Amino acid sequence: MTRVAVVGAAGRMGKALIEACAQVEGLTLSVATEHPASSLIGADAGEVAGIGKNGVIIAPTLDEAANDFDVLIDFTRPEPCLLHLNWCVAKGKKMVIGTTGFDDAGKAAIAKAAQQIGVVFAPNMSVGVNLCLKLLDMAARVLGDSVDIEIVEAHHRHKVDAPSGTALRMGEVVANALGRDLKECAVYGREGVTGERERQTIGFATVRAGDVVGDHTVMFADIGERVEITHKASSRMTFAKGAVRAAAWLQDKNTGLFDMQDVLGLK
Ligand SMILES: NC(=O)C1=CN([C@@H]2O[C@H](COP(=O)(O)OP(=O)(O)OC[C@H]3O[C@@H](n4cnc5c(N)ncnc54)[C@H](O)[C@@H]3O)[C@@H](O)[C@H]2O)C=CC1
Ligand SMILES: O=C(O)C1=N[C@H](C(=O)O)C[C@H](O)C1
Repeated sequence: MTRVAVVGAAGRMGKALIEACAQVEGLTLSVATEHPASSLIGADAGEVAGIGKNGVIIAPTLDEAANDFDVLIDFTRPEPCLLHLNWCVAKGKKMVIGTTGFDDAGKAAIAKAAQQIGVVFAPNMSVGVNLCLKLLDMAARVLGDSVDIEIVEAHHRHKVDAPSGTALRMGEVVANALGRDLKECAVYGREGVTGERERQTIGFATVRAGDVVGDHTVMFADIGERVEITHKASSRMTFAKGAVRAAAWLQDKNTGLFDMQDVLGLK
C-alpha cells in the first residue's frame, strides 16, 4: 500500500488528488497540508474535497508527518514546491511534482534532488497529453522545416503562469525533433508591426478565460494544408489519476528523475 501526502489539499488539483486517492486501489491518502494561513487548516481533507469525511486532517506543515507517508504529491506553486523538495530530500521521501512555472534554477534544483530521491516531474499527467507528445515528435520529423509551427493554449482565469508548462514541453519536443533550441527559436506573443514570420521560429499564444480546464493545439502549417494536434481536458481528474498512478509507480524507485513518459512506458 502506497501512503500518499497531498500538499495544497484545498487547491483545484489538491481536491481532485484527494478524490483520486479514494478511487485508486493500492494507495491511500495519509497526510494533507495547506498554506499555514489557510482557513481550512484543521478541516477534514475528504470533506474539503467534497467526497465525505476521510479522517485526514489538513495540517499547516509536513513537520509532524515524516513517518506517515511514502510519496508526496505537489501541485502548488514553484516556491512552496521547492521547500517541499528540500524537506523530502532531508527525510528521504519520494515526490511527484505537477507544479508548473519553474525557472531554470528551480528545474536544476529538482534534477539535483533526484540524485537523492525518486522524482516524477511532469507538466501534464494526462495519458492523452503524453500520447500527443509522441505524436508531435513524429509530426515534426515528417513535416520538417517546411511548415510554420504555432502552439495555442487556453486555461481558466485563475492560472498564474504562461505559457502553460504543457505548451512549453510541446515546444521542446517539437524543437528537439527538428534540431532547434527552444530558447533560441520561441516567440511568445506578437504585437504591432512584427514583420513577416521568421520561418524557423515556434510561436506561442495564450488564452485565459472562464473555467477552461486546459486546451492545447500545435499547428504545423504549410502552403495548401496544415496539420493540427489538439488535446482538450474537460476534468482535472485526468491529471489527478495520472499523478496518483505516478506515485504508485515511484514506490520501487529510490533515486532518479522521471516524467510521465516513463510512468506510462512511452519511452
Ligand atoms: N502536471 C499537471 O498535470 C497539472 C499541473 N497543474 C499545476 O498545478 C499547480 C496548481 O494548480 P491549481 O491546483 O489549479 O492551483 P490552486 O491555486 O488551486 O492550488 C494551489 C494550492 O497550493 C496551496 N499552497 C500554497 N502554498 C502552500 C504551502 N506552503 N503548503 C501547502 N499548500 C500550499 C494554495 O493555498 C492552494 O490551495 C499549478 O502550477 C498548475 O499549473 C495543474 C493541473 C495539472
Ligand atoms: O494550471 C492548470 O490548470 C494546468 N496546468 C498545467 C500546465 O501548465 O500545463 C497542465 C494543465 O493544462 C492544467
